[in-house]
Amino acid sequence: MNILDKIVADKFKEVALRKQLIPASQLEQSVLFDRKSPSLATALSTSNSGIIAEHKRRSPSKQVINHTLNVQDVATGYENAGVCGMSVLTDGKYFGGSLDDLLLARAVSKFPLLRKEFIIDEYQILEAKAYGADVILLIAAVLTREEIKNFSEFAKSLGLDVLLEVHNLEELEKSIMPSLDMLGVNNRNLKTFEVSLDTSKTLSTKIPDDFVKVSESGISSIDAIKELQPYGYKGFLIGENFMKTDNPGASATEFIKNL
Ligand SMILES: O=C(O)c1ccccc1NCC(=O)[C@H](O)[C@H](O)COP(=O)(O)O
Repeated sequence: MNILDKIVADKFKEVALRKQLIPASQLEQSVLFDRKSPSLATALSTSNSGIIAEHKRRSPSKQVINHTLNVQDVATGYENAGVCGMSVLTDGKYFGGSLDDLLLARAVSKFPLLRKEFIIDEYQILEAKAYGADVILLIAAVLTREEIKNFSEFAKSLGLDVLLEVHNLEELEKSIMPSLDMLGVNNRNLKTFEVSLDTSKTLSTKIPDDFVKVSESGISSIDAIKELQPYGYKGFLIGENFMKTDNPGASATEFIKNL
């Protein structure tokens, strides 16, 4: 069992409980449900930096990254830095996040927010919308092609963008479909936790041009971005590199200034 299998096994239990606590019909009554979501895919296509900055307290690969920051300060800092959007990890057990983090970030920002979650049920997409997300992540490694189709079409029907994440060619080939906006290549090997930008480079030619290409994980320098841009990447998801500092917004500002 790799870490993703463990996270997903826990997620099934968690979602079953959440559904009992807050029925889907109640989520649909959220004041945020009718809000028009800005598109992250559009922001990335039209930006020079392409940075998606993440809020990440801890992770299976690094344990504690930053437990002292206030999510609203982080969101404000990232938005002021001019990043294209913010990824908010909402998993509690492995990443120390929550849906409240998403709601709090939403309350102080207008830029696109990605609910970074391990989605295995349509209910979590309703939660994403109800708590102020504009984008959902679907992970090909844990979903069938039919689930990817159903979940992405459902997200689109709510006005959300969809970022589909892959780790290899097999996952990419099974996932390509018109209801996706962005294709993300995760550079982190979930068995060893090693990161290699070669994963993004190798898969880049296999991603059709209709999708915005996003490179995820292990990006910690301007050089990495410059290395990936010629492969057609428009989006760069950066977590630890900003969150390990005392002021992620200031770090993102400095990073973008030097791009
Ligand atoms: O970050 C982990 O250790 C991890 C382990 C298992 C599943 C997912 C994991 N991370 C989620 C992410 O995709 C990253 O948080 C994101 O790409 C940012 O990565 P980084 O810039 O390396 O913090």
